[in-house]
Amino acid sequence: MALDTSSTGAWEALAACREKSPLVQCITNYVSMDIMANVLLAAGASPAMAHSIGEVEDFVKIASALLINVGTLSEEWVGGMRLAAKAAVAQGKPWVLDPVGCGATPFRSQVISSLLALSPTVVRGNASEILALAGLEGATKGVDSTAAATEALGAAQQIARRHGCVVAISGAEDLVTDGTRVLKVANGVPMLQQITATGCSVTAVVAAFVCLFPQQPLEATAHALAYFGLAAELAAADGAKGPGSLRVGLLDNLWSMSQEQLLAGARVTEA
Ligand SMILES: Nc1ncnc2c1ncn2[C@@H]1O[C@H](COP(=O)(O)OP(=O)(O)OP(=O)(O)O)[C@@H](O)[C@H]1O
Ligand SMILES: Cc1ncsc1CCO
Ligand SMILES: [Mg+2]
Repeated sequence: MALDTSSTGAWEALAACREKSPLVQCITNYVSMDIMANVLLAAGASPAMAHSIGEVEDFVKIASALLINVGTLSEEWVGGMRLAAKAAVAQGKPWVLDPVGCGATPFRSQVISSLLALSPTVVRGNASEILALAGLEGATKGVDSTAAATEALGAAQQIARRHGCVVAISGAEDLVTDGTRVLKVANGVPMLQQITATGCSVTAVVAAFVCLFPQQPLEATAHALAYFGLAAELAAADGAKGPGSLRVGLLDNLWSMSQEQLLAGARVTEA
């Protein structure tokens, strides 16, 4: 089934996720584990957090997609991340990289660059992270961005072309590129930035959607971002009072999102 960029495509991606419930192996940071697993469950997917060097390769065999997030990086984890990424490529399974805090420290940037060299299917970061990943001034504030997505578009296109991957920049409007085409996603609410690991979590939804449409990582990535952003908009409209209730409402709306809501609310356009 081919996904188009319209909200019909977004619904096809979500319906497939709910029907097929792909197993997404997550090697992710300690901060994000709980919300990421709950976001994947609310989207209909099946999360498993497995990072031990002793089992990552075997885990990739049973997973449909792999997510690698370097948020709380330590030396001991790096070997497992590399083995898992290589196993995914060898087995023809998509893997998605979240370059958390790229540019914050040399150690982090070096590890992320070495992972980028292992051919991720998709990279999703905030604007500062994508700028730093391309070797440009990212002005990252730890794990948070200080730049707008549009400022990082050139960097994203350069990474996408050089590494043959899709690159997504999250922000007020998300941008997704394969180096040639650019899709813009105009969903989300600013307060998502005040809930930790929402970027990490949407990257996991990207992994779930992309493995169901392996020929169309560009569209699948944009639809994952639109679905996630729209769930936050609906939670805000439900009367979320701050980050705490928005977080709860986000999970509820990911779970309850109807075809009508997604068709009416997803805003993906060719930029
Ligand atoms: N100003 C904004 N308006 C609307 N939505 C936003 C805005 N900024 C970010 N978002 C949305 O919030 C989510 C997280 O994006 P963000 O850029 O904050 O990721 P991040 O910095 O990697 O987060 P984290 O590291 O905490 O996981 C995305 O779905 C993005 O579209
Ligand atoms: C706050 C934080 N620190 C390392 S990872 C992480 C989660 C958001 O990226
Ligand atoms: Mg992040």
